[in-house]
Amino acid sequence: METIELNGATLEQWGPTELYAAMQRGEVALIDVRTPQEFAFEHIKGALLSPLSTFDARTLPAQQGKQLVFHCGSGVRSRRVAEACINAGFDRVAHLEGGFAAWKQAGLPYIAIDPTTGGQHLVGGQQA
Ligand SMILES: O=S(=O)([O-])[S-]
Repeated sequence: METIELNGATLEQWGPTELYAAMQRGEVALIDVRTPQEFAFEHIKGALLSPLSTFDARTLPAQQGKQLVFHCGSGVRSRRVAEACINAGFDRVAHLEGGFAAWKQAGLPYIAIDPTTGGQHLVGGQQA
């Protein structure tokens, strides 16, 4: 994990494999900041939705027991959300570097909609 010091706070840039391992251990709450449409089409199992367009750092749960980790499509929006959290007074924030694209590239599992049935199914997961 790469860390960046930003305005006196620490921004952690997690890789997909370390994020997946931490999720398996129940150590993180993953927050997807993409749009509801993107989330509905495909998302990481267990991720919570909080789109950038309506994001408010004050509504987040306290990071007690679980590290909050933000993600988006490729890391741009989640970085903006992380910076908003730092501006709101968080001293440590984490996001998935490379976003969902990096997650898929790593072959990690995610939930997708089957366009022929509208049902959800698990994709990937060679490393699961
Ligand atoms: O999802 S993105 O904001 O990185 S394009």
